[in-house]
Amino acid sequence: MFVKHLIIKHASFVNFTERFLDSSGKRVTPGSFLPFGAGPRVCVGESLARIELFLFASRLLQRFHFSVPPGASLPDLQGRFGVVLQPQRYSVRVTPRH
Ligand code: HEM
Repeated sequence: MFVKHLIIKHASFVNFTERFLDSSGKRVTPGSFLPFGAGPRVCVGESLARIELFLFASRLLQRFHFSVPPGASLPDLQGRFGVVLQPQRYSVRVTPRH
């Protein structure tokens, strides 16, 4: 119960469409964004993980084109609350780039 309250309290100021930009377009990191934890037990692999994620994502974007399938709608940007914030179900068409 407390965890759910905490998540919703923190999520209430997160704008899911521009979550890392303030109203003037300046980059900000919400205090609730802690994918690697915080404090003395913070993830020791954070630097490696960030490099891997950058390489993984950039490789996908280099090799494939991502689009909305015909007849499908854009993904709903409202997250689903749980142990972690999850995206709603959505469809994406992935085609190789030439
Ligand atoms: C996207 C990738 C990753 C995510 C989201 C992630 C996230 C986390 C989180 C949330 C914790 C707990 C922090 C806490 O208790 O406050 C953690 C701990 C830890 N992570 Fe990661 N991690 C990732 C990748 C890695 C990698 C690549 C390594 C090692 C090469 C690693 C090694 C560790 C270790 C050893 C701990 C325990 C630290 C401790 O308790 O002192 N993680 N990680």
